[in-house]
Amino acid sequence: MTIRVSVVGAKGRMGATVVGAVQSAPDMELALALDAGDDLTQITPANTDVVVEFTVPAVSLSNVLTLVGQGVNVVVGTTGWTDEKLAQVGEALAAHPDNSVFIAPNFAISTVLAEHFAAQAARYFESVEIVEMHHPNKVDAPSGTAIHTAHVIAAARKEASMPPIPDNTQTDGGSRGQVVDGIHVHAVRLRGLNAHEEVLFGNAGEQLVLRADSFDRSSFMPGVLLAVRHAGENPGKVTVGLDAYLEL
Ligand SMILES: NC(=O)C1=CN([C@@H]2O[C@H](COP(=O)(O)OP(=O)(O)OC[C@H]3O[C@@H](n4cnc5c(N)ncnc54)[C@H](O)[C@@H]3O)[C@@H](O)[C@H]2O)C=CC1
Ligand SMILES: O=C(O)C1=N[C@H](C(=O)O)C[C@H](O)C1
Repeated sequence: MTIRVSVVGAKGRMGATVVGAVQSAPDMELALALDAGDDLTQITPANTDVVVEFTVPAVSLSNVLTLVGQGVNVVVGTTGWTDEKLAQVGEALAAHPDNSVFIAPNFAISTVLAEHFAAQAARYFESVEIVEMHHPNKVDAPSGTAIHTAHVIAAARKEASMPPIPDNTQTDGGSRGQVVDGIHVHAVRLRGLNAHEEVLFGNAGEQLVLRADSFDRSSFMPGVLLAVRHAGENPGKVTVGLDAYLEL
């Protein structure tokens, strides 16, 4: 059966790439391609099975709530999700128990694996910091991926009863980065880059560096199409993270 896919944010860097990937996928067809100013209530179960949403953090929640209200499954790549926003989506789904929302901070297999390995490494190292590096057109810092990675590492450290990370900084004008769940996160914006993340782990006399590089937006497309194919599998639920569909 052909999956009818609509794209919201279709004129953006990611949305335009998703439009091309959907048009090239043998089991999908492009339904609607909408962007800012378009009426999202054009999207209905009569024309769409799954909506892919890549817009901006400021509008994504509102878009997702509208789309859930329209009775369609939603796959979201936009960043900026908090527990409070996720709870609002969960409440909206209660009125549409046949539909699902899937959100991935990052659809690239390299990054999803790096985060998986980081969770495994977390319990073995005293120190850990995250450096994310992106193109200068990116509007949010730190990246959604880096925030998610910090939470995953913090959870693994907590489960292993790790002590606080050593740090004797006495003065800081901002150069130690943003502290997310106890982990220092540093954001670099540099022309020529696309999306890159390093997780640095340290012990006395040794270092482990996990690095994932997305050189091109095509790196995200297999993950987006995988999520589209799985859409609707957890009816009434919000699922976060592509690892849900990878047997790691
Ligand atoms: N999960 C993942 O793997 C990835 C996530 N991202 C995230 O995806 C988001 C989009 O990134 P880009 O495509 O680079 O941004 P972009 O700025 O190129 O595209 C955003 C698009 O959304 C549109 N838009 C703005 N308001 C809208 C509204 N109310 N309704 C519909 N469309 C609206 C804009 O007109 C624009 O075309 C960002 O949050 C970014 O961090 C980016 C790459 C990979
Ligand atoms: O804006 C981007 O480009 C990206 N955004 C996502 C993020 O903030 O984590 C995913 C990837 O890093 C590319």
